[in-house]
Amino acid sequence: MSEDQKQAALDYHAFPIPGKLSVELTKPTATAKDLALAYSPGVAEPVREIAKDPELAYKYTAKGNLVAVISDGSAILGLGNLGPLASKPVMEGKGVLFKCFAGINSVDVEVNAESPQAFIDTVARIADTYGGINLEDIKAPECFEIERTLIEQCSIPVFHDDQHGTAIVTAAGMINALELADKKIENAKIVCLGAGAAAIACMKLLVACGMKRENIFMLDRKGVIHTGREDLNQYKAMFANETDKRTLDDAIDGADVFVGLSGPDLLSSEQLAKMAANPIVFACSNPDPEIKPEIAKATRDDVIMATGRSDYPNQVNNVLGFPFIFRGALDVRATAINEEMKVAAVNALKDLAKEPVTQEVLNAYELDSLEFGPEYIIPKPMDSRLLAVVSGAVAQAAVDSGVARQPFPAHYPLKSIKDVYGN
Ligand SMILES: NC(=O)C1=CN([C@@H]2O[C@H](COP(=O)(O)OP(=O)(O)OC[C@H]3O[C@@H](n4cnc5c(N)ncnc54)[C@H](OP(=O)(O)O)[C@@H]3O)[C@@H](O)[C@H]2O)C=CC1
Ligand SMILES: CC(=O)C(=O)O
Ligand SMILES: [Mg+2]
Repeated sequence: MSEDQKQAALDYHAFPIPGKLSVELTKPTATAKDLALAYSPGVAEPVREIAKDPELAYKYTAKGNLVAVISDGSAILGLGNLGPLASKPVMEGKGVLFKCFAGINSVDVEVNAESPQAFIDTVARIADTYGGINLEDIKAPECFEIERTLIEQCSIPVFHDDQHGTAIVTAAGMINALELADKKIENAKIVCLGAGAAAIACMKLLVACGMKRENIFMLDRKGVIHTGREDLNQYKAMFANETDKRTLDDAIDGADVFVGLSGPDLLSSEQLAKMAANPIVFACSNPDPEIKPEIAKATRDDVIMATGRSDYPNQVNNVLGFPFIFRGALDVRATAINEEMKVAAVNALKDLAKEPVTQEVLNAYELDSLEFGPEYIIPKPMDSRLLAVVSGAVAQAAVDSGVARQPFPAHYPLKSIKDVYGN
């Protein structure tokens, strides 16, 4: 970003009031009668009801449309482990996206935990307050155990966005990109730079979609993950190949696909030049991708290129996932976000990219036209149809797979966030 853009970003966060979110009232508070209902003595009535039946918290409190965005700040975007407080702008940002795209209220919780167990204990103790928990920017490998344990301990959906949100959007974009590049998923040779939360989850979901595990070459800071390495955790070990490739230079030679979930400027134009014809490059590190689109396009004109950013075509970013996935999960009161719901989200996203682009989207992106093709492999976050199609697909999958505690909502499909309460 230019110095001007950096200052604009700081000013955006600072003025006219600090931060990006505030709390709004949903009930009248103008008179003493109102206060007698909102607080003492009236508030005692829902207290007594919820004490008798905890399910009534969904009726009498904001729980059912409230998600906690929780981080320890150990993997803030691609900026690294900068601690809980520094993660707050990102967590508030996730709250903005929950609200503006899916009408979901959220609170951000930045946890200063001395160990994964301390983090788990903290979250488990406050979980009942919320309708769902979105874990964010927690580094691997700790994130895997944290999520697994919290899913076990909590009766509400717990979802590590950097794993599953990213994987869902990546899989949707990848299926479309492979089609456009005339490549078959089962034959594609893929290089995944990064072996953390996002990378492991993305590669697992791509394998579930038909990619061959042995065609995936995953790299961490020490190079290619191979069977000869003795320093691998169990998650990286799942992707260890029997190969003599050791470096990104070795792995990228002839690769069909590069997925970057690592850090800035790690793929050179020389390395991109060595990829197969019609290469697919998802340089998804935020805010700075593994290779800049300008450099990639200047290196070769047959590349299908995506980044995690809003200011380039093809934004492969979990913003396309978590707001709508939680919307669908909350509205059927799902106990979990399971594989069926994730696959439903992948299909809804990939299919929407093939529908004609609406004028609303063209206006938002200041474009004259846009259609399914190398510059448009995945819907734009500003596409208001995402709310109906992704939330609807996720809710239906929750009902069909038996994790919904409420029927498919009568007020679906949602046309706008004004409809989320169904009245
Ligand atoms: N577009 C999107 O929607 C999303 C993008 N991301 C991006 O993915 C990246 C990783 O995030 P996340 O998985 O949550 O973080 P983690 O900390 O869990 O993982 C980071 C991984 O990147 C690897 N890595 C870092 N630097 C290098 C390097 N120089 N060479 C090779 N590998 C490297 C690390 O290697 P090692 O294991 O050796 O430490 C680690 O495996 C970030 O840039 C983030 O912005 C994440 C989520 C969503
Ligand atoms: C987008 C996101 O969640 C990340 O880069 O961490
Ligand atoms: Mg994140």
